[in-house]
Amino acid sequence: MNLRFNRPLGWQLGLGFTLLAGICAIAAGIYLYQVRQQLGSNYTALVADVIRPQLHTALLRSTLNEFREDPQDSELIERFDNLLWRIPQHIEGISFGLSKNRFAPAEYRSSLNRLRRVEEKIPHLRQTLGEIAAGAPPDDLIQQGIAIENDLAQAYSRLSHLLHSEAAKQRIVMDRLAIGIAVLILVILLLVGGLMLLLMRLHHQHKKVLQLSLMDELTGLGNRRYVLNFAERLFEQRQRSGLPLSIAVLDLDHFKRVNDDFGHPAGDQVLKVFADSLLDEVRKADVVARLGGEEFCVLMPETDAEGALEVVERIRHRVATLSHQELGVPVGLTVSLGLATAVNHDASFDQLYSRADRALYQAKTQGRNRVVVD
Ligand SMILES: Nc1nc2c(ncn2[C@@H]2O[C@H](COP(=O)(O)OP(=O)(O)OP(=O)(O)O)[C@@H](O)[C@H]2O)c(=O)[nH]1
Repeated sequence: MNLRFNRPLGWQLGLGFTLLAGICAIAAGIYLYQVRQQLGSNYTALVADVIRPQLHTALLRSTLNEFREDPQDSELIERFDNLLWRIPQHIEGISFGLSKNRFAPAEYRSSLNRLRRVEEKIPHLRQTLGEIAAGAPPDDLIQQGIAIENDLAQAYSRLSHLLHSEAAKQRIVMDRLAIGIAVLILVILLLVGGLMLLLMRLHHQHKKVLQLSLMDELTGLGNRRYVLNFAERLFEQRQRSGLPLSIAVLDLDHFKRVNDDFGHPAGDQVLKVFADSLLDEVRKADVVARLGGEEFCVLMPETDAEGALEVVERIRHRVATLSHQELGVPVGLTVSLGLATAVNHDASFDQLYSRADRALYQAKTQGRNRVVVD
């Protein structure tokens, strides 16, 4: 016989909460990890934006040197023009990268201003370059170029210095963030684990209390309350499905004599042996309970009168043939049984039970050790 319990609502809520907390912890961890990665990759892109154009300074210097030697070289003029076209683009890229990464504007403003001034000077330089192509001397161009090269060199070097110190700070922040994430996840998982353990314990205790309130301590069978819970449910099911439901009420014969002759503990032992025999003789779906004293009952769902009679006769026979060794007392044991099967005019389980109880009374009055069917 299986005692069945519904999971209490608190347990389901607790389980839902711990699952939710676990999912939130994992989601927060993933989010923070992604933020960390994003910060790292944004910074890497910005460093590349600053380091790449530093080459422009060197290129500018070498191109100017070449101009000194051959200012009319058309291929050199084209290369120079191309370089002057690229410098403002990179300056825009750096400006955008700095604003996107939200670096403190004050620290970068002077370098950015210097780069903006370079941007403003470049159209004039390109105009001078056009005049050289038309045969003008390169002196003015070289002078302007040197000024721009100086500005670029200073701005880039200042920027890369600032970015590297920013990188050192960011690395510390990122490392702390990573430790923070790990600690947060650990704490949440510990809390979730602790809560789970607590809930499991509570659930276990709740189950135990329920079991105690529904179980007969001596025999381990369900008690009267337990069988009534089941019976109401089975009776309603039967009314819907139309399948038969039988009940047998059993009472040991002259059990008082066992107690009187061999003592109460021996009587208890006999009751246990009797309960085990009952369980042996019924199906798993049947419900066996001790109603009190030496009175028991067996509920047999989906069992008609004929099938039920077979079961109770088997029980009666088994009890009557229990050996002295099995019983622990040198006395024979018999049982009287009243059997009833639900019919359509049974309006409630109580009515069905009363019929079985009446049949039991008849079994007793007719001489005991027998089955009477109502
Ligand atoms: N050992 C033991 N005895 C119990 C327990 N519960 C009830 N009894 C005893 O069971 C006996 C029942 O006696 P009666 O009601 O006279 O019934 P009976 O002697 O079986 O006689 P009939 O039912 O008429 O055949 C009493 O002596 C109770 O004390 C129990 O848990 N353990």
